[in-house]
Amino acid sequence: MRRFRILLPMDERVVVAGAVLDGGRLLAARRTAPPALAGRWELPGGKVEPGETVPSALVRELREELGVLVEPLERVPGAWPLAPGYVLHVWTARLLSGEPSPLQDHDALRWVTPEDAFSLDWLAPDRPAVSWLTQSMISAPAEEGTP
Ligand SMILES: Nc1nc2c([nH]c(=O)n2[C@H]2C[C@H](O)[C@@H](COP(=O)(O)OP(=O)(O)OP(=O)(O)O)O2)c(=O)[nH]1
Repeated sequence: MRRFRILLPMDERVVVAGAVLDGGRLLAARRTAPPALAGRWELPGGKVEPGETVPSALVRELREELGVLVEPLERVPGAWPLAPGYVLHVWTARLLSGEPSPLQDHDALRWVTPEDAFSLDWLAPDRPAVSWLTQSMISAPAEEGTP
């Protein structure tokens, strides 16, 4: 009898990144490491640890990296492959408290409008999410003082 090998999808670890929105602008962060990614812009975040939910990992990462408290809002549709074994998910988030500072992993932060977002050199996996975000910011502009 012939045996067939069943191919299971590889267990992928999620890297969650935050699209922090405030007053119609999106927060971008410039990476400092590893050397291949340093100087490129990303949505800040990091790896989800075992036992954590994706939104709670986002809250932890943005507290550690930027010193802010955020509320995750909704997932940007899609998942983008990173290094083998890692996949990027993006969530929108609202700033609840704190002023973002580049405490860890970044050396610059910038608030960008949808119109000037693509003047930055984004990491390739972030670009589809940034396109989705800028389009939804343009079609549903924030009222003054809201995300
Ligand atoms: N945080 C983040 N990482 C991204 C994005 N796009 C992208 O390709 N990556 C890559 C860069 C890294 O290789 C990996 C995430 O690693 P990280 O260094 O931010 O994760 P971490 O904070 O949990 O740090 P560590 O466990 O490595 O110390 O995903 C993005 O938008 N945000």
